[in-house]
Parts: sequence; C-alpha cells; structure tokens
Amino acid sequence: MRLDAMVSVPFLEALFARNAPLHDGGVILQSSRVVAAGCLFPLQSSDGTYRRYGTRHRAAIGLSELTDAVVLVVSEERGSMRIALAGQLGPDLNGTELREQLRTLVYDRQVPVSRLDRISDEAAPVMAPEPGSPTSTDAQPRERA
Ligand SMILES: Nc1ncnc2c1ncn2[C@@H]1O[C@H](COP(=O)(O)OP(=O)(O)OP(=O)(O)O)[C@@H](O)[C@H]1O
Repeated sequence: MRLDAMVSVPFLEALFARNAPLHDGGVILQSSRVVAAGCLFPLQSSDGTYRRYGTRHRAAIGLSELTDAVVLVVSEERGSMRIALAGQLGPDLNGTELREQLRTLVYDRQVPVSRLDRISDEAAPVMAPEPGSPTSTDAQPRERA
C-alpha cells in the first residue's frame, strides 16, 4: 500500500505490530519518508545458495538482486539484523554496525539508476497495491527499501 509518512521508530513499530493490517510484507523508505508498506517483494532466484533461509530473508535478497535497494531484514524469530545488497545477504549486525553500514550505503553512495530503470517493469506487478485500492494507480516500485 502506498503511504507518505515521516519515518519514526513509533511509526515503524506500529506498522509491524502483531495483527496490524500492514504487519506482513516489507516497508519501502525513500529518504526520511515511508512511501509504501505491506509490500510483497520477489523471492530470491532459487539457485540453492540461500535455500535454508525463510521467505522474509529470500524476499530481501530477491529485491536486492533486482534493484539497487539497500534492504534491511530483521528476523522476527532471532531478532538478527542483516543487510541484503546486490543479491548477497550480509552478516548479523549490531546497532552500531548497522547505523554505520546504512550511512555508508545510503548516504555516501552514488546510486546507479540504470538498474532501477531495467527492473521497474518486472518489479511492478509484485509490489503493486491491491486492485481497487485508492492508491493503486500511483504505485512506484522503484524506491529504495
Ligand atoms: N515476498 C515477500 N515480500 C515481503 N515480505 C515477505 C515475503 N514473503 C514473506 N514475507 C514476510 O516474511 C514473513 C514470513 O517470514 P518467514 O518466517 O517465512 O521468513 P524468515 O526468513 O525465516 O524470517 P524470520 O527469521 O523472521 O522467521 C511473512 O509474514 C511476511 O511478513
């Protein structure tokens, strides 16, 4: 579902609260705005490398394969925080490491737009909101997650 809200800890906690309507799926951030939630991302292509991971992690890897998004995946079971980038899943990070990596990857990086342009047609059907949703006509699957 398309949103436009300032990102904050309470807002993210509310989105992912158990039984919240947008609890399932991923959130897309663009700069300091939450631009979409409840997004279904394409699963990682099944070459066997990440077979032992569940669908949350494989969706994070899949999205990072297809776009230049910096994908943060937090395990509900273990609480671990990892970054998926360019089809690779990184190691568990503590809070300090995560902040440092996000700063480097998101703020210091020049984003090559060519990958976004190439993938927009493939990603759109997977990430589009429900038909009939008031926001279904302006879904933008290209944002950084
Ligand atoms: N294609 C997808 N895109 C975005 N999110 C997804 C997708 N598939 C599953 N999820 C999310 O992952 C949740 C299921 O996680 P699952 O336990 O299968 O994965 P996991 O990688 O083992 O994660 P965890 O360590 O949190 O258990 C779903 O409830 C949903 O929120």
